[in-house]
Amino acid sequence: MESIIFTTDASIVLAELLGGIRHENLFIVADKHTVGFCDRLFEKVDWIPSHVTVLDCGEEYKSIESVSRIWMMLSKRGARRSSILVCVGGGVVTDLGGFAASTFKRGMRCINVPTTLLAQVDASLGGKTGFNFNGLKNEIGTFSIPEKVIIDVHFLSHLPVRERMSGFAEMIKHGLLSDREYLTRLLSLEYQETSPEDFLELIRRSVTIKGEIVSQDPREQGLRKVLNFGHTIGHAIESLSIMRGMALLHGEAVALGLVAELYLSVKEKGFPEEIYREVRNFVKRYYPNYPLMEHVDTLYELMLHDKKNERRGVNFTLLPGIGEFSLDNYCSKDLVVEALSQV
Ligand SMILES: NC(=O)c1ccc[n+]([C@@H]2O[C@H](COP(=O)([O-])OP(=O)(O)OC[C@H]3O[C@@H](n4cnc5c(N)ncnc54)[C@H](O)[C@@H]3O)[C@@H](O)[C@H]2O)c1
Ligand SMILES: O=C(O)C(=O)C[C@@H](O)[C@H](O)[C@H](O)COP(=O)(O)O
Ligand SMILES: [Zn+2]
Repeated sequence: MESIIFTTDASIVLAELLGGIRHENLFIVADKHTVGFCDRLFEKVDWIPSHVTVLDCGEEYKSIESVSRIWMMLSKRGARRSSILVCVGGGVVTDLGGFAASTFKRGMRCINVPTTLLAQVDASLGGKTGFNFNGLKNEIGTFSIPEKVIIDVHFLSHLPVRERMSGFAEMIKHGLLSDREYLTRLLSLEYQETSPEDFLELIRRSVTIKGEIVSQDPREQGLRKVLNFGHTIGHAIESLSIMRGMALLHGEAVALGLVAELYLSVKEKGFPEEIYREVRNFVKRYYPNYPLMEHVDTLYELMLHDKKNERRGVNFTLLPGIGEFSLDNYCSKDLVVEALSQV
């Protein structure tokens, strides 16, 4: 796993890390919102603004064109393998920047400064990078661990509630993958009254849960497939929503995917029904509804492209219980449709 630094002032950590680096070797990628953090973030290092690629915001820009813009900045400005790309933003920026860095001259140095809850607990960690292609989520990508990840919860102060809840869905996934106590804590949290500082302990916990899994299976040969729980259906829902121009956030789609895949877990593996209902009620209460039943064929077609598939059909990670995993389950289309009808 990468080295993760928790701090209350990312600018100090960056200044220390970048202390010895020459101007022409420092590159930054951000989006139109997060570029606003950069003056303050880099004020203690000698920052050259012309070395910043500013991407458009949102999932629809998680594309080869955005990657190409980063590559172009690096190439035109003479970046070397020893140069550093600092990615400042949410999961879209860290996935795109991480991909660009891992492929530029076959790999240059990369530091992530995640600024959304989702990126702090999940996207900036573990080395999955990539972009969407042919209407499919992360269809092109690499495994490439960043050199450092700097987590500063102060970035979260102005994060819209919808974005915060999106990140929270990945934390609920972590709760389901670890223990009842963490899950219960998450499901009973009062978000509006929870400050970024209160979130710190929960972020640390999620980072540890992900880290323990990734370090055992960095390239998703087996165990890491559990981190994809909720995503077989969640990614299909997310892609469908983008296709229909009514885009859900990644974590919103994952929340719906968690409900459907927990239902499959109840039916196929005996996952406790009361916990399934608790999670479902939470998702119904806090996440958007989405019309799924009129699109079941499209959704199933999208699932047939899931990266975990190793033969015909759709490969699900299922949970016999909290913190218990069953990998490589190929469920029937009828059962998948039944699961979608429960969301
Ligand atoms: N690589 C992985 O392991 C992994 C894991 C989970 C998700 N992901 C990917 O991450 C992406 C989603 O990431 P995301 O939810 O961070 O979305 P995002 O990067 O699109 O950021 C969400 C929005 O919040 C804005 N923003 C960022 N920081 C902010 C702040 N501090 N205050 C206010 N606004 C801020 C951004 O500009 C953007 O408009 C998806 O593409 C998903 O596939 C990757
Ligand atoms: O780290 C992982 O492994 C994950 O699956 C984490 C997911 O939350 C994340 O959305 C990931 O990008 C999905 O990867 P993919 O391989 O299904 O594209
Ligand atoms: Zn995810």
